[in-house]
Amino acid sequence: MSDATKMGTDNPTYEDDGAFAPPGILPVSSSKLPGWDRDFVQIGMSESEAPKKNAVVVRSAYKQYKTRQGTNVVLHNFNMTVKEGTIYSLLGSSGCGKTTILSCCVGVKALDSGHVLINGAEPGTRASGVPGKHVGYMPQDIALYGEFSIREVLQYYGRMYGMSSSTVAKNMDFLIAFLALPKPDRRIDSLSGGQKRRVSFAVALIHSPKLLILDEPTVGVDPLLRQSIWNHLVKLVSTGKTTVIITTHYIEEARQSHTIGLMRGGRLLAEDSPELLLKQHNATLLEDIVLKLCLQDNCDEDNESSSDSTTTDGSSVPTITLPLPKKSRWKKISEKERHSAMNAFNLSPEKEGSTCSSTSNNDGSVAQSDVVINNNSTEKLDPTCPEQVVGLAYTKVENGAEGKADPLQPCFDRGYLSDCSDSNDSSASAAMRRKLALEYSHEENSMKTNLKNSVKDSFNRIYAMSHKNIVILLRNILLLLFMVFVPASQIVVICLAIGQDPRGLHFGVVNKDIANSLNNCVVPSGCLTTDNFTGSVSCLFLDYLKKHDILDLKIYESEADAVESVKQATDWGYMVFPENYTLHMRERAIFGIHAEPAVIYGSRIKFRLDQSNLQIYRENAKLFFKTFHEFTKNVSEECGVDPVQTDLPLYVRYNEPKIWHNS
Ligand SMILES: Nc1ncnc2c1ncn2[C@@H]1O[C@H](COP(=O)(O)OP(=O)(O)OP(=O)(O)O)[C@@H](O)[C@H]1O
Repeated sequence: MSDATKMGTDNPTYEDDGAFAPPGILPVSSSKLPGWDRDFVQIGMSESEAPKKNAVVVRSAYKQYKTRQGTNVVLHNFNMTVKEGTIYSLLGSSGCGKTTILSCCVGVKALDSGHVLINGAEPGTRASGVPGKHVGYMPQDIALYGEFSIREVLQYYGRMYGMSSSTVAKNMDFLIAFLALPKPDRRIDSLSGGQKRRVSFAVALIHSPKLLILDEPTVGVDPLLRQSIWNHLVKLVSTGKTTVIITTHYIEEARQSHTIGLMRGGRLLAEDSPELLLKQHNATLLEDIVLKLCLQDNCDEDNESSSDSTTTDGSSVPTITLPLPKKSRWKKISEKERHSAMNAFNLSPEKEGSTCSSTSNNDGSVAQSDVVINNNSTEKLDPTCPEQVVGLAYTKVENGAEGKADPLQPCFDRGYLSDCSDSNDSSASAAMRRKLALEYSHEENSMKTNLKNSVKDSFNRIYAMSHKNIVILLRNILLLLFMVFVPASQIVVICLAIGQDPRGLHFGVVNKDIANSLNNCVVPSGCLTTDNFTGSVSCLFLDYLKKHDILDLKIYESEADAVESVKQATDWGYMVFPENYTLHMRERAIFGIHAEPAVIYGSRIKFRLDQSNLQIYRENAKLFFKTFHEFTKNVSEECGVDPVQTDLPLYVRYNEPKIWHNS
């Protein structure tokens, strides 16, 4: 054993002999622990050692799922109290809501109404430590990365919780041996269902959390391993620092827990230590008690009695604020079935009758009966015991003294009890609540420390997740190619399609200025006002257009032919030079504003553009204005005239620096 472990470190480690060593605690060899099926581990603590804080408190929990078939009420006025440093076994038939309440405790699901408090605060708040490294959750469904090996999964979660590599390695070695896992290099997706569940269990344990929430960890596990798992859990909680909530279908193994919560139809039927339950029901097997309480519950249903349940202090907890639905989903067994079950478990009809003695009082509370199995109401309340704070609050409502509101509601609503002060409560209750708040608030840190921890946690998570994503990507070459090449090809396609000017657009030309314009088009040069000017101005304009390399010009003999080719989607439009265009252009250049109207009309080029594609329509319109501008500018300069005089009375700055919106 290392010195560090003996002295206690921040990160507890598992020792080679299978013992667990929380900070400052010397580990005990697991081989020294008796097996649960031969000699149940004695986990009872003396009163002086008993933990004072509630690690988890659930009150008046209500949850329903909406399905196509209707509404399924899963939790129904559910109450649960889990003390710190204990094992709490949640028992109940399949579908009674165990997983749902555990999901609410870890913040994966939210209650429709009621309260869950972890370490005195609602899940999701920093004070509760959930989610985070203080909680280890083993869900019922496997949620592991199939591409990872066992080692990588454990390392991933270790990084997530900010553990050092050496601590992860040490704990991993222990867990692999302890849970009889396959070789650490085996990939998760090559493991059997049971092996995956054990890896999931190891994940929940790797960081030695203060709160372990395990949803059926022993399903499909070899009896010997099941025994060691329980021994290990017992050892973990024996330090008083770790709390375990566990669900199981193997009722008898729950004997090793400190508290058993028996669920049925979304409610808690009983909550007490196994020893007390066995004693009070005069039973030797927990199975008998489960059956008895279920039968009792059916009787209660028959009698349409109150839907109240019990808290740890044994007092009944009446429905307080919730508009609770009827228990319509509970299956009723026939009289015959009931009697044969009674006989099978050696329960006399008299006893059976007595289980039905629970009755409702007028105020809605439950009268005392044997279903209320742990009635401590005569005990004097201890102001230092937070367990009883809750009990007092509920007792007060039960007595009908202060109406039907939950006295703890204002405190819970703020998410953290230490914020609470309620002047309406009795002074005893308020004092005890303050005491409770104080007990939790000792873990509060300064803002600076909180910020530092938060940054550190975030960094750990980002690092772990980045590492995970890289590994997953490298293991999935197809995914990698897809992730790299799809965006790259998208960008290329977008640039090709949108990012460039269109090229080679077919465009018709009807040039009435010259006969046989295709062959006779001579591009003139020189000033068009001089006598020695030869050639056609229309050819000059077409020459400017061709320079832009956008249009692929095609000569038509008539306008009708050009129109037809646009309609046939062969061309994107056409232009028409009127007859004597060159002559009219020259006269217009010579006479300027004094030119005859016929000259002005005769010097206009007609454009008709296809409008099926607005983008191309706009590009072409822009091209013509731009070309005409260049054309007039150059022609004017040839003649020694200021281009402004011949230009359109528009000042469009195509070639100058662009201007943008500020925002
Ligand atoms: N997301 C959901 N939508 C609708 N119904 C759900 C959903 N999740 C659970 N349920 C239903 O809620 C009820 C309680 O489910 P839950 O998983 O909490 O039961 P359980 O006690 O954990 O059962 P088991 O022991 O079989 O795991 C079941 O009837 C289930 O069908």
